[in-house]
Amino acid sequence: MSPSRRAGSRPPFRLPRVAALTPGRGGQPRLLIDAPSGAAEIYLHGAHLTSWIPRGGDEALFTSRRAVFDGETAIRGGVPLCLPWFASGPDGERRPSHGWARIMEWELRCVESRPDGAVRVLMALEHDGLSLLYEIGVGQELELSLSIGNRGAAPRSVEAALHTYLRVGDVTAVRIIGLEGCEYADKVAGGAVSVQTGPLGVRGPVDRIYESGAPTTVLDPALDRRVRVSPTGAAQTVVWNPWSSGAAALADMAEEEFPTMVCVETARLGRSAALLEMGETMAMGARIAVEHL
Ligand SMILES: O=P(O)(O)OC[C@H]1O[C@H](O)[C@H](O)[C@@H](O)[C@@H]1O
Repeated sequence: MSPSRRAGSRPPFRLPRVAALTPGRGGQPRLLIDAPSGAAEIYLHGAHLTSWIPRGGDEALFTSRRAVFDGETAIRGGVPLCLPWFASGPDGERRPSHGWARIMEWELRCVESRPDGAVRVLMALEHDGLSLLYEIGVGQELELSLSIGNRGAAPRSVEAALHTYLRVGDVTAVRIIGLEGCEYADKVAGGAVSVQTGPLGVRGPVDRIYESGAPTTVLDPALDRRVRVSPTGAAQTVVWNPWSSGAAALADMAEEEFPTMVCVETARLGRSAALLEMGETMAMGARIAVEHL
């Protein structure tokens, strides 16, 4: 066990009684929240939220039963943080895929109960000249806020995505609303650019980068609910479902799991990447709400 892991496992502050830091899957350090307005599970590896259950509701996030919890691999599901680049980055040559933030251990800075029955969790990571702060509000709604500061000696460009895996009942019955009229790059079609007409349905592999930072709603009749994703500070929304063919190629996702998830990712990518001057900070976030149909 690395010294940083030992340090990260024992926060130098008292946790509120609605929170516990216990070993999770694979023995990995994990924060459990069970608050009056919602419950959640957050791994320090990647500051990775793997579960959120608003009080009175059901699990809102998808995490694969084949997800790997070894403190090295990115966890398949929940909310991976793609940072400071997305996929292989703007030049197509960056490694690891989706950046280093999702595969490093974050420091737990603060966990506090809020008067509205929610819990606020603050996590931090300093690496490669960047200072990252990630605030997760666990309650009836889920609030995700990222702050990215350039502490290096030169301006730099930063891509970011909150790669939210939403749990759905049947992805083939899902309709995603809010992207109508938006241009998108279709990665399944080699990056061809199209314009969305009508609500988005999933009838095969979907991997699209929409030029939209506006709210979207995932209508999920099979679970009798709608999930609203409301971004702030974003320029793109990525929608991904690997379908059976894509899932079969992933070691950490079962082929038959694809109908139960869809990723709706809040992002700033490519030409919309944040150009941060020395000392400058940018913020991006998303608020997620689940409602009955
Ligand atoms: O397998 P991962 O590295 O976690 O990436 C999973 C997916 O992330 C995003 O949605 C990308 O647009 C996809 O192209 C990629 O397949």
